[in-house]
Amino acid sequence: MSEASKSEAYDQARLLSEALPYMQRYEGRTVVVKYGGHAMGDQHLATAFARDIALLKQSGVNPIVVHGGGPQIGGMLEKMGIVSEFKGGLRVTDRKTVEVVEMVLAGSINKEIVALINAQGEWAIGLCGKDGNMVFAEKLKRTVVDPDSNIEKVVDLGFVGEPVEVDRTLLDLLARSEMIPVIAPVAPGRDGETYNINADTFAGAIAGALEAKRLLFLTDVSGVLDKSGKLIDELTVAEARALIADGTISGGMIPKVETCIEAVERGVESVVIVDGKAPHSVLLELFTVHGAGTRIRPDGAPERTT
Ligand SMILES: Nc1ncnc2c1ncn2[C@@H]1O[C@H](COP(=O)(O)OP(=O)(O)O)[C@@H](O)[C@H]1O
Ligand SMILES: CC(=O)N[C@@H](CCC(=O)OP(=O)(O)O)C(=O)O
Repeated sequence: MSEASKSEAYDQARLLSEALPYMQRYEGRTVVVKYGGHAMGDQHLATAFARDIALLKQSGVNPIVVHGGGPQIGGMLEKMGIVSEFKGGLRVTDRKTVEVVEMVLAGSINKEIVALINAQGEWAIGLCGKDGNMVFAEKLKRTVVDPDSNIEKVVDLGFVGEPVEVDRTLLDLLARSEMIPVIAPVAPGRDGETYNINADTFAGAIAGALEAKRLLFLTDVSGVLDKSGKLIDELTVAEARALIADGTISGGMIPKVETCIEAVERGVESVVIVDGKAPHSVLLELFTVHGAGTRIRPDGAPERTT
């Protein structure tokens, strides 16, 4: 063995020995990873993501992937000449749009992720809220206060839903199997309609129902940034709320942080927003002393020690 390869082998062994105690901490526990549409970069990055998920399963963790695909839906709508608009980070979804949303999310993107994980020697299975009656949604009721009249107005977002029932039967079954669930955020309503659900909200509902140990959000920024663009390592729930109120957190980061707040309040031990464009950010967050991105913790909870 050359000196260079010997030193590389020592480096690998050292990294593994550092990671092992963290791996043991997650053994048999559920980790929900939300894979955002903006985090899905090139083939190289997507393969690194699939390797991380495969490695989690091989380490005895129960990984569940919930994915988005906002930019990809946008691309398809544009090709089809359908105009799309966002309000408060959510896509206004009419009947034609919800058909495209289901086609892109539960169809092409879902199967692409499944295939990438399977190429790593694992058994991924592609699902959406409809499968196994996993998630039922209701039309999202969103209101805003008109600043001039101070009157509360209902904002109609069409077929945008919020998860109201999560049945964990299928996911519990899969946790005891070799399968890795990959879930698209589309769900039926008891009214027979199909609803488009923000993928962050959907991931939060799944993590809450499964009492997950960790919920990770993979996005295209290093975490929550302050007004000067600097990464914030940790935020308490109260601090996160204040950053939404003063406009530091805006756009698609709003549903993400709101979901983080709800998830920690529902007992998910730790919720972290990390940069999905940094290769192996999932492993870095879970299995190293440094962690990555922004962790949202309950008010009064101790600061990050791992
Ligand atoms: N304070 C903030 N810190 C970081 N990103 C922010 C902040 N406020 C708004 N954003 C925006 O939120 C985006 C991430 O949300 P989104 O586009 O919905 O990602 P994803 O597709 O991963 O869910 C970032 O790319 C950034 O433009
Ligand atoms: C209601 C709503 O906005 N739904 C989202 C669902 C996909 C999503 O959330 O994807 P990202 O995680 O990539 O943003 C949409 O239609 O874009």
